[in-house]
Amino acid sequence: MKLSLIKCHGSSNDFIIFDEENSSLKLVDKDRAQIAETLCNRTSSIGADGVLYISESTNAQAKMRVFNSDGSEASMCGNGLRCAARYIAERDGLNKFSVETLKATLQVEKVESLYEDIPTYAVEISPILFNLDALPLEMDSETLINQPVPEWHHSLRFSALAVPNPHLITHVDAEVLSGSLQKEMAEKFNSQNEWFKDGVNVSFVVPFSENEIFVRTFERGVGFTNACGTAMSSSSLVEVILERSEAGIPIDVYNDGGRVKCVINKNEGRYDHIDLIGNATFTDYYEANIDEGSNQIVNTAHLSGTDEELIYQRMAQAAKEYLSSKLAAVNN
Ligand SMILES: N[C@@H](CCC[C@H](N)C(=O)O)C(=O)O
Repeated sequence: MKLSLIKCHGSSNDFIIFDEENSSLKLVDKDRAQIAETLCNRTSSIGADGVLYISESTNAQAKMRVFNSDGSEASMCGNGLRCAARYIAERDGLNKFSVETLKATLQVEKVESLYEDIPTYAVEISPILFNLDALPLEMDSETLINQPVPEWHHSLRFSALAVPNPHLITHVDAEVLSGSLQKEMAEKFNSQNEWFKDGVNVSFVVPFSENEIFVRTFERGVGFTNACGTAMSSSSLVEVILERSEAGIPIDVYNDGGRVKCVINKNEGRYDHIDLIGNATFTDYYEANIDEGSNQIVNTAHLSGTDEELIYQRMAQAAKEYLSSKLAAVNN
């Protein structure tokens, strides 16, 4: 059978939208994992950081499940949810609705463009869990917020939280950012290790000013990506906890693929949810030829491209120039 696919990105963290409602296929998780591995291969197929499977929901407008490029399933994906939100919004003619994800049903909304007429969506990131069991992180402590862990590094301080996918966050200077430490740590924590038995998304953060940070993430199940929405949201939350930013005030988060805004929402003294606001860009349309016996991809064909990337790249270029000037200033 033939199925239409959309290649899209949020902050250049790229995905393939696979609408299960458009097919008569009865996929099981093993099929979804295998399809993700096949389609995400940048040499032999379309190439992406993950596949967003859209299906029917019993309690929301639709359901989104996310499979990383290595076939593992993620409980949440912020950049992916913006893309899924746009897809469902345009498919069903809606601006504001909820989407069921693996562990939570989340609000999404089309909002004012971040730059020129880039399609922009705000998505809810929640629940926010600080208990280390939620990651899980095996450690003799209930939480880890801005604490040194000498077994990991002699001077860096670490924070760990789940939203609900797991994140490890540390502040670094521009010199550490450009070195090999992040890759070494992330590879250690995402292979057999005594701390993170399910792996973890590892972010290095460089704060520029009160409401401005840079975040680079080595993603579990993928490797370095241009941006990770849940990591940028979690890193913004850490800024608020450390009183470098305030709840309710947008934080500009720069990444290797562009920029987003994050707003931390507090309710009755507790961190309730984060609004992640950024682009949802569709770049290409494909058709997949799927074998109905094995439920696997036989091949894909490129149907057409859009011109949305041209506008997005103008924003990304402006962000890149701003970023280089900021990183140079942090270096001096
Ligand atoms: N890029 C995503 C997160 C994708 C999942 C992550 N690799 C995991 O396994 O938790 C985002 O934008 O949040």
